[in-house]
Amino acid sequence: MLVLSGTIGAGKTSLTTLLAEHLNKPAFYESVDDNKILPLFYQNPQKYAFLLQIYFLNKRLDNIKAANADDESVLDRSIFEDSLLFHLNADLGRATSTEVDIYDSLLANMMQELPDATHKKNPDLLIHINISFETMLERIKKRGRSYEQIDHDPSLYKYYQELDQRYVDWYNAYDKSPKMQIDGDKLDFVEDPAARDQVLHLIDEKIASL
Ligand SMILES: Nc1ncnc2c1ncn2[C@@H]1O[C@H](COP(=O)(O)OP(=O)(O)OP(=O)(O)O)[C@@H](O)[C@H]1O
Repeated sequence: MLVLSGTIGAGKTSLTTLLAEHLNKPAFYESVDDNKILPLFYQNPQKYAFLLQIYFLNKRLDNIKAANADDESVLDRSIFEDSLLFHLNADLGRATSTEVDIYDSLLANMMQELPDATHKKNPDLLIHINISFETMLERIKKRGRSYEQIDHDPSLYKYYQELDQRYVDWYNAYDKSPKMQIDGDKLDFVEDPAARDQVLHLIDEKIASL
């Protein structure tokens, strides 16, 4: 199982599609547009932060189970990034320490590998798309999801800035599987066919080395 990671607008969904087509393997997506809790969370993070995370944990585990059928299936987001986002929200006072403890132990419990299981829940490879803060802001604007816009809620600027900074340490500390980084600022795999070929080649090489 190959899993994409990266901040908001990094291009996880697009690279999932490209990679799944390239490998001729199934892709599994987190559907953002039918998530009814996400707009509520953006409106009132204090009230909905914990509920949103429980929703995501449940969805991600569903995806992992579905993806397990194939060694090279591609998932557009890792379950471990949710924890990064939840801890950020908790540090901003949007969740209590009890909620954080319950969340952390639920995640650990869900992801524990069982000795007799035929498939692992942790990925075979994490592919992290690294983009700069400026690129993240441009992509959020370009995509235009109303609840993500800074014009709509100026406090989001600080939230995105903090998220951007935390991703660096998150990626460095990530140890659940082999991992690799793609420079999403330099290699615009959506718009530039040469960059797309280069990214797919880098991923092929990494898979071959596993
Ligand atoms: N665990 C979480 N906690 C809070 N918000 C989350 C969480 N996971 C995702 N989100 C929010 O859901 C939205 C979609 O996030 P995500 O980064 O998964 O997809 P995306 O923006 O479509 O990325 P990409 O362009 O890389 O495919 C964003 O507004 C993000 O902040």
